[in-house]
Amino acid sequence: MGVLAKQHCEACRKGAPRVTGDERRLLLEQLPDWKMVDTDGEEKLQKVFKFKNFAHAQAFTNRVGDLAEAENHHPAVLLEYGKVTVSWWTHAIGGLHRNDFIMAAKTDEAFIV
Ligand SMILES: C[C@H](O)[C@H](O)[C@H]1CNC2=NC(N)=NC(=O)C2=N1
Repeated sequence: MGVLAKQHCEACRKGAPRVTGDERRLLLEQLPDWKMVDTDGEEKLQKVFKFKNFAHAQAFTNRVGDLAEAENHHPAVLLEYGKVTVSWWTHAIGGLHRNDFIMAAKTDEAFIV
């Protein structure tokens, strides 16, 4: 398991620091195929995971949900046939916190085809 995936989230609070600049670049380098997207004026980390059928995609969605509950940090997840789109951002700050990069790394670890 990578270093980032072993870390844990801190409590989300208004005023927590957004991840910017070099720190953001270095974190993104550890997260293959995760893209920065901007929806409704909020930056998010997003990745599409592919599966051979709905059941595998659903099982992955549940693993991500369990991770979210364990860390008290929650994603948006779009479950489709053979495909799951996961988006991470921090609602409390309307953008990206280090927690989101940690959760993206944990999400990658939960991806077992
Ligand atoms: C009270 C509780 O800690 C908060 O509502 C948490 C829950 N999960 C969360 N998840 C995410 N992604 N962002 C948050 O700001 C957030 N806040």
